[in-house]
Amino acid sequence: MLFHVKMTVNLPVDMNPEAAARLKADEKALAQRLQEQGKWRHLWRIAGHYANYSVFDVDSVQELHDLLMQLPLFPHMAIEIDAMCRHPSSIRDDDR
Ligand SMILES: O=C(O)CC1=CCC(=O)O1
Repeated sequence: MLFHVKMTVNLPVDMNPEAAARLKADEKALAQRLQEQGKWRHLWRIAGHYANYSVFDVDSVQELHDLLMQLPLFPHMAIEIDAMCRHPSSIRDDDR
């Protein structure tokens, strides 16, 4: 199942810079692991925003929820999700 996810990060302005750097490093490590596993298919910066557009490929809504809740930045994110299905005009065989 494919999901389009928009994540907008809002770190507290008074957050300790070292704590923020640690959170970002932990987020990057998990994001890269999930990309290697094929769960996090796309990760794009939204130009001009501390936000990203992502595509997740997971087996269930529950799996998506669990993955998102594990993200170190989750407590500081606003998340919007759209479920996607195959478009009849798509020429890409690997889209499900
Ligand atoms: O910077 C972001 O958009 C938040 C984020 C998601 C994965 C990652 O490494 O950073």
